[in-house]
This record gives sequence, C-alpha cells and structure tokens, in this order.
Amino acid sequence: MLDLVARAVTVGNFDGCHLGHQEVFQILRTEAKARGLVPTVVSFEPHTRHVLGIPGHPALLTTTEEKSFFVRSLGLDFVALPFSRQVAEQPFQQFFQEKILGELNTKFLVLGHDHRFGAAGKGTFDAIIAAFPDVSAIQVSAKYKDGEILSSSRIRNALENGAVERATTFLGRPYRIHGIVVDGKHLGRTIGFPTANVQTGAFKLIPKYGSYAAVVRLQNSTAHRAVVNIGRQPSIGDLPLAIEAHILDFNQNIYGQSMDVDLVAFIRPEQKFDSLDDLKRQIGMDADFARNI
Ligand SMILES: Cc1cc2nc3c(=O)[nH]c(=O)nc-3n(C[C@H](O)[C@H](O)[C@H](O)COP(=O)(O)O)c2cc1C
Ligand SMILES: Nc1ncnc2c1ncn2[C@@H]1O[C@H](COP(=O)(O)OP(=O)(O)O)[C@@H](O)[C@H]1O
Repeated sequence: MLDLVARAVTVGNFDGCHLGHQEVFQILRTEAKARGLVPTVVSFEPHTRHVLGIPGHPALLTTTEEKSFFVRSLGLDFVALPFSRQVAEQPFQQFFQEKILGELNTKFLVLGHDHRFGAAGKGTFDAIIAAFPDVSAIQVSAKYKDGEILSSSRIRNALENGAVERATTFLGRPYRIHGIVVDGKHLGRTIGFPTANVQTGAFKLIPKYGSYAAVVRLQNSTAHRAVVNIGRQPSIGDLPLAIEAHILDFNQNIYGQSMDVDLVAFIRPEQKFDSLDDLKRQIGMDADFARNI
C-alpha cells in the first residue's frame, strides 16, 4: 500500500527514458517542487503493448527494473502499476478516479503529448480536463531531434543497426544493459579473454550482433572500460545469445554480481572465425580499440 502523500504525477510507459521523457520528468520535478508535492513517475508492468498484444516490436529499451533505477536516480519516486486486460478495459474516468486520484493521491498531473488513459484510449488530455475540472494538469509537447519526433522506436531502430552513438544522442546517455553475471562456457579464460556473461531481463532489446566498446559498472560502483560481444558465437557453435564483457586490466571473480553495460561504440559485426587463434587475435584488436576510444 502506498503512503498517502500528496503527489504530482506523470503517467506512461516511458520506454527508454529518452530525452523526450526526461523533459517530462524535468517539468514534473519543477512543478512538484513549486507545490510541495512528491514528484512521481507512474508506469505499467508489464508494458501495455505486451498485454494488449499490439503488433510491432515486442522488445523494450528499459526493463521495469532499469526504468525504476533511472527515475529514482533523478530524485523522482517511481510506481509500477500492475497492468492487465481488465485494467485496459476500464473506462478512463474509473481508472483515473480510482488509481490516479484515489490510490496515488494526485494533486497535479503532467502528461506527455500522446498519453491516453483507459478503454480504447478515450482518456486524452482534453477528456481528462473535461471530466475532472478540479484537476490541475499540464501537457508537455513532443520533443524533436533532426526534424523528427523523438521516439522509443527510433532508438530501437538505431540499436538494431549498431548505431549506438545515435541511440546515445536520443537517450541522453549510452544504451545500458543491466543484469547479473552468470556462468558461461568457461572457455574465455582459456583463450586469454575471460568474459563476464550478463543475464538481462525479459524482452530487453538486443542491439545488432557484434563487438562493442563499453563502460561497465559492477554493483553500481567504479566504472571500467570493457570490450563486449553480443551474439551467438558462431566460431564456437550456434549457441544461445550471450552478452559478454571482457573487462580491460581486470582479474576478479565477479559471478553473481550485478553489472551495468553501457555501450559506447560499435566496433564490428560478429564473425565466424576459422580458428580460435584468429578469434583471439581479433578480440585483442577489439580490446585495443576499446582502450583507445
Ligand atoms: C570482444 C569480443 C568479440 C568477440 N567476437 C566474436 C566473434 O566475432 N565471433 C565469435 O564467434 N565469437 C566472438 N566472441 C565470443 C567468444 O567466442 C567468447 O568470448 C568465447 O566463446 C568465450 O565464451 P565464454 O565466456 O562462454 O567462456 C567475442 C568475444 C569478445 C569478448
Ligand atoms: N577481465 C575480466 N573480464 C571479465 N570477467 C573476468 C575478468 N577477469 C576475471 N573474470 C571472471 O572470469 C569469469 C569469466 O571467465 P570465462 O572463462 O569467460 O567464464 P564464463 O564462460 O563463465 O564466462 C567472469 O564471470 C569473472 O568472474
């Protein structure tokens, strides 16, 4: 049960928490502060698109855990409301009254340009204002980049093409993959490049297969340079997808630790090498590239 503090709220999926979302968060923070309210980002779990079976890309830029961490790091409260078909079918007036005004004790509302509440998306900003004339609310207009609206799908597209720098300019920070270091095949150490295999959350968007320069953080702590492979390691066999980081100048057992992998630059696509020696030589060159970036 949530404490009944008075809140300023914004609602949405906010997949990626990109620069457009961050503008909404910034306005939320300012408006909340001016009114003595707790700034609160309200999202849904699972993502509304997954529950509603809306066609299109199922992958997400941010898992709920990643989103919560990012939002809280901005000093905002984060609430993930359970989402289901039943919730989706509620008329917007009921959802808004019960959840937003009742449960969350919302006193001020900040909405993005395209957010809609309730069944059939009928709860537009104007519909909310008309149905709840006592509610104070503002709408934030869309943010553009290079003449195009900033959107999660543009970022997904960039990442699937290996364009991580482009994704960084939309996200305002590098694309991050968060997870726990798990066991791999224990082969990396035998070729001189031990790799920490990171297990991601479900539906996490996997960028183009290949080698990347990255910065990793263990247990939210010190940053290390790393070279990362994303793919199925065709030189070894047709294996399940792995995201593996060889951390430069580092030699510690880190199994079970949490790891953030921030992708900084795409180096090259994943390749099938004829021998382990060739693979080893190439990883060495990738590591030099990552060291000098
Ligand atoms: C920077 C880097 C690049 C890699 N590139 C490839 C590649 O192009 N093709 C490939 O088959 N495997 C590639 N690998 C994956 C290695 O095959 C993998 O690290 C090795 O199989 C060890 O796996 P393990 O950690 O499960 O023991 C790369 C690994 C690293 C660290
Ligand atoms: N420089 C390093 N980069 C990444 N992991 C390292 C490094 N040095 C030691 N390790 C440790 O070695 C493990 C990886 O060794 P590796 O032989 O590739 O095994 P696995 O197949 O289980 O990933 C990592 O999970 C970590 O605990």
